[in-house]
Amino acid sequence: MDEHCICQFVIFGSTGDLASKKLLPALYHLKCAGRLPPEMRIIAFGRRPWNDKAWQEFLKEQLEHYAEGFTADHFADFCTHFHYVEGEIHDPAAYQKLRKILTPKGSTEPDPSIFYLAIRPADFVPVVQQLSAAGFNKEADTRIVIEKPFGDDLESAMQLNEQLHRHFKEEQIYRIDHYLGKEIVQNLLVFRFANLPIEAIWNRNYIDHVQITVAESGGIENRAGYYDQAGALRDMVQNHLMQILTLVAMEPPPSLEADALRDEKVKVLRSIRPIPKSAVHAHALRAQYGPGVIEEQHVPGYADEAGVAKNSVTETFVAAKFYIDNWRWRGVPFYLRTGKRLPAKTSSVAIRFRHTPQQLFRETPIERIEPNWILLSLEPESLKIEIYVKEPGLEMRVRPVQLNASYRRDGEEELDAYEALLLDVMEGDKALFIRFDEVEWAWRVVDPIIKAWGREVDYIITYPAGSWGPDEATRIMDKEDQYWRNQI
Ligand SMILES: NC(=O)C1=CN([C@@H]2O[C@H](COP(=O)(O)OP(=O)(O)OC[C@H]3O[C@@H](n4cnc5c(N)ncnc54)[C@H](OP(=O)(O)O)[C@@H]3O)[C@@H](O)[C@H]2O)C=CC1
Ligand SMILES: O=C1O[C@H](COP(=O)(O)O)[C@@H](O)[C@H](O)[C@H]1O
Repeated sequence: MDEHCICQFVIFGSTGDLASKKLLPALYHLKCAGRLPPEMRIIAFGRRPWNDKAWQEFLKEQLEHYAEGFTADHFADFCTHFHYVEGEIHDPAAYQKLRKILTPKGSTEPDPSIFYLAIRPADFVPVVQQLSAAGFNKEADTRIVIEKPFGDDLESAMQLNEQLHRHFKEEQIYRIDHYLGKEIVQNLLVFRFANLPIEAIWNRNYIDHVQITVAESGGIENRAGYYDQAGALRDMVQNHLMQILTLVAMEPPPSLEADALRDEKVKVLRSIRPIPKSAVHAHALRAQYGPGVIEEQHVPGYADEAGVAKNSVTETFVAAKFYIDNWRWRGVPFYLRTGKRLPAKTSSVAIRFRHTPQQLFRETPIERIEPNWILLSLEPESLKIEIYVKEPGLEMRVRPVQLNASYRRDGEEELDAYEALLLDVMEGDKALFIRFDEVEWAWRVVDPIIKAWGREVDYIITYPAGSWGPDEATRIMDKEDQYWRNQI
C-alpha cells in the first residue's frame, strides 16, 4: 500500500444485497489475504437500530453464506475493522455523526475517506449532497464510489453527472463496472497487445465477426423492484457488455494509465454506427423468460416472480448487433447477447475468423470445416484458439483442435472482481473505473433501442428458462453460416 492509500471506508447500504453478496465478502477475502491495511476502518452505515454487536451478527451471517472459505478465526480479526453507524441517508445529523467519527483527535477536518454508495440509484444525489453539505468534499483525496446503473438513459445520466460535479471533482468520482475487475477481461489487453501475431490478425481483414455473451442461470432473485424498471439492456448491455466490446475493439493505448485507456475506449464507442429508428428490429431483439427447468429444478417464469408488474414487458434477454465504423472494424458485426435463466452461468468473447480463401482438403466434408475461432471464457476462465490439424491416417483429412492458453497455474491466487477494484479505490488507481464520456457514449449507442422498446408496451416474446434464449436470436445475424456459439 502506498502513501495515497485511503484507510477509512464508509459503506452506505451496508445491509443491502450488493454489500452482502459482493462488498463484504470482498473485504473479508482481502483481510484473509493480508491485503487490508491493518489501520483500515470500515464504517457500516445503516438505518437499522443496531449497535456493533448486532452488526457483527449480521455480518457473520452474510459471510457464512456468501464468503468462500469463511472461518471463525479470520472473522474475529475482520470484525476489528468495523464500526456500525446508525443513520438515515437523508438526515443531516447522520453526516455530522460520521464527521465526528472520521475526524482524528486534535483535528477539525475529517481524514480522507472512501464513500461507497451501495444504495438505490435514486439516492445517489441526495447522499452526495449531504456529504458535500457536511464538508466531506474538501479533502482532495476523498473518493466517492458510484455503483451502476449510472442513469437510466442518456439524459438522466447527464443530469446525474452534472449533480455529482456540483459537489465533487471528477478525480474523486469512481464509477464502478465490476466486469473490468475480472482478471480475464484485463487479460484481453495482454492477449492483444503482448502478442504480435495476434494483433496482426485482429482486424476486418481476418475477423468475420465477434460474439460477446454474458449468460446467467439465475433469475432476478429479490431485485424485481430495480430489475423490472431496468431490464437487461440497461442492466448489462449498456455497461458490462459495452465495456468488454471496447476492450476487444480498441486501438493500442500509449500507456496503461487510466486516461490513456479510457481515451481509446471512448474512440470505439464514438465509432459505433448509430442505429436508425427504422432499423432497431434488424439490430436488436428482446425476450423474457417463461417457466422452465434449470439444473433439474422447475423455475417460474419472469411474469410470476415476486414484485414483477402485471403484463410487464421488461426484457431478461437481449441479442444485439453493432458495427464499429473505423479502419480496423468496418463491416465486422459485433454480436452481443445476455440473458437470465439461460442454461449456465458463463460469459465469453468468441472471435470467428474468415474462411480460408481456398478449401484444399476436400476429403473432409465441407460442412465440417469451419473458420478458426479464438474463444475467451470469462466464466469459467479459459483462453483457447481453435485451429485445424491433420487427422492421422492416409487421407488428407482435417479436424479441429483447441490450443489452450489458459493461464492460471495451480494454487495461483484468484482475486474476485470486487476485491481487485476495492484495492484500486483504496490506492487511487482509476484505470479500471469508468470516465463519464464512456458512460455517455454507451448510452448514446443503446438509446435508440431503449426508445423503440419503450414504445412497444403490449408484447414481448418469451423463451423457456433453461434454454439459450429465443430461436429468433439468430435473426440479427448477417450471414447464414453465422450462429451463436454456446460451447466454448
Ligand atoms: N445487488 C446486486 O447484485 C447489484 C447491485 N448494484 C447496485 O448497487 C446498489 C445497491 O443495490 P442493492 O444492494 O441490490 O440494493 P438493496 O435494495 O438490496 O440495498 C439498499 C441499501 O440501502 C439501504 N437504504 C435504503 N434506504 C435507506 C435510508 N433511507 N437510509 C439508510 N439506508 C437506506 C438499505 O437498508 P435496509 O437494508 O435497511 O433496507 C440497504 O442497505 C444499486 O445502485 C444497484 O443498482 C450493482 C450491481 C449488482
Ligand atoms: O451488474 C450486474 O451483474 C450481475 C452479474 O455479475 P457477475 O459478476 O455475477 O457475472 C447481474 O446478475 C446483475 O443483474 C447486474 O446488475
